[in-house]
Amino acid sequence: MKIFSASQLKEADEITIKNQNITSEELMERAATTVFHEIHRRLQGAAISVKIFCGIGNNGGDGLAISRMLIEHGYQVKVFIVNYSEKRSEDFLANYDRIKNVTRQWPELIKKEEDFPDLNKGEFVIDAIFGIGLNRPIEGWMARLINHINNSDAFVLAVDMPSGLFPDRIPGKNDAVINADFTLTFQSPKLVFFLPQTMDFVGDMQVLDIGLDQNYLAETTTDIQLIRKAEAHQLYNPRKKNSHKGSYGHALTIGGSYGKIGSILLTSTAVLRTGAGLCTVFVPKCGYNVIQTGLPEAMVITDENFEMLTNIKTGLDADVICFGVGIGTSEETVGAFKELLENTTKPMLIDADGLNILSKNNDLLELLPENSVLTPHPKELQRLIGEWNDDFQKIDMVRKFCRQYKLIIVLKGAYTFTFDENNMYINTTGNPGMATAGSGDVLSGVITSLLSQKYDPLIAAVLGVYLHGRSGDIYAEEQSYEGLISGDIADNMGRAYNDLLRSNNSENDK
Ligand SMILES: NC(=O)C1=CN([C@@H]2O[C@H](COP(=O)(O)OP(=O)(O)OC[C@H]3O[C@@H](n4cnc5c(N)ncnc54)[C@H](O)[C@@H]3O)[C@@H](O)[C@H]2O)[C@@H](O)CC1
Ligand SMILES: [K+]
Repeated sequence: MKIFSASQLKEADEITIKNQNITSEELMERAATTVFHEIHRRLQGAAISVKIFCGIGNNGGDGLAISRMLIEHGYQVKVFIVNYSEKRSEDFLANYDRIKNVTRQWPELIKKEEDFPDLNKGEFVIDAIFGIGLNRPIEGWMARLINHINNSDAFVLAVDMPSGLFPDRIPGKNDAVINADFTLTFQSPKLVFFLPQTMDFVGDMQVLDIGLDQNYLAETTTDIQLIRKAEAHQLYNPRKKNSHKGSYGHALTIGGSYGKIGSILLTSTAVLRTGAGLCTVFVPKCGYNVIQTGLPEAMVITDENFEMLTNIKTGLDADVICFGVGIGTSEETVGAFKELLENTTKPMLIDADGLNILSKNNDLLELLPENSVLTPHPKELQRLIGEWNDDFQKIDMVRKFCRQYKLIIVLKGAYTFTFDENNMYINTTGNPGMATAGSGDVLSGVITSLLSQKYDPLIAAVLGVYLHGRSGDIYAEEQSYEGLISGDIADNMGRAYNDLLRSNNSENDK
């Protein structure tokens, strides 16, 4: 699913109005109707108190239209206008008149702190103060109103965006932003819904199709995509009946050190569980019995050193090499890595201490084969590319880095982002149970496996991240977040595939 920018969405609105020969008021009515239906579906006419805060732009216009629809369906609604200016938008004004025709009185105006209504536990608050039009921080009594709403125990639903979030930048630390429990957003999720600095304001999120011009949506390109089941499914290559283990490639996983052999065992298990034909594991001598016992399906070659990697000689021409988990950063290992890079031309996957070695030895970056996949968590990324001020700057810096070294970066997080030179893919699967030791090692194995199966490196990264998260989700649905350990993610990969191939794709399916 494409993630459009605010200016693209505004353009889509304008083109829709022209091509469908409707007024902007009619489009607003359509948008408000989709919100009303979602609320009505959930509340089912419940006799709870609904308080709606409307700004004086088009987000406020939506709020007024939603209020009218709720009132017409018998809900107990109190409408407040957050009257910060007299410059009301045309569509706001049209809906302002229409609601008066229904209620026979004007909504209450809020112009100062004394006008704030009490908000109680169990009440339902709708935030329609600002949407994508916010262009400066919310200040003065309006900021205090936002805090008043946040400090209440009411359930808060945001229309299009939580008020106070900008579509294209991070609010300041002390800026007022609505802390929504739920956000119903029009046509396209906004990028800020997925950034670590802003995602917590959004709560649960649902995208509503308001019927914007199909051609515009299909033809307009975006450099950000959301990866859900529908998108992931399109990336999948079915296995051929007429095939053998060689058809799915030979992956070489190199990693581990004394006390950390488990990491490369997890990675290699994931390689085989994700469908690679063959897996050879290269470990220090101390890992031999561990791997042979823990993963009899793999072949093992050992370093001459007992405790760590010092000299990587395999005599293999593997289809892909995964390097770095559990290796430490000793000088001998750095030397071994350098020699490996000098003799490798196929894209590699580098993770964990492999990344830390790259951060301390920038000259090695130049040796990385084109389209290699790096899988840092935020700390590892920071060591690689330096500090950033906010998430938008981070994105710019990662893109520049990908371009400079022709790499693919998988930035792990609550939403994992995959970058290539031009594009960014936001993953939707995964859960807090996966914040557990070794889940990154498993992800490296999953992506390595797809690389060995000849998936294009970018697709291997995007699909691998999706499947890895889905495996964790399926496990957590049956068990719990807490009980999940990373070996479960590897062992459960088959179910993630099964789920991907099941055909009941719906728009909001993960
Ligand atoms: N035809 C359309 O354009 C549609 C618009 N829709 C709604 O319209 C919203 C966008 O509406 P608007 O562009 O009117 O913008 P908003 O309603 O988000 O904001 C209103 C205006 O407030 C001013 N403003 C910005 N920051 C401020 C601040 N900190 N303090 C005081 N004033 C500030 C700006 O001039 C802005 O245009 C969307 O989020 C969506 O909810 C939907 O009805 C769908 C159709
Ligand atoms: K809002």
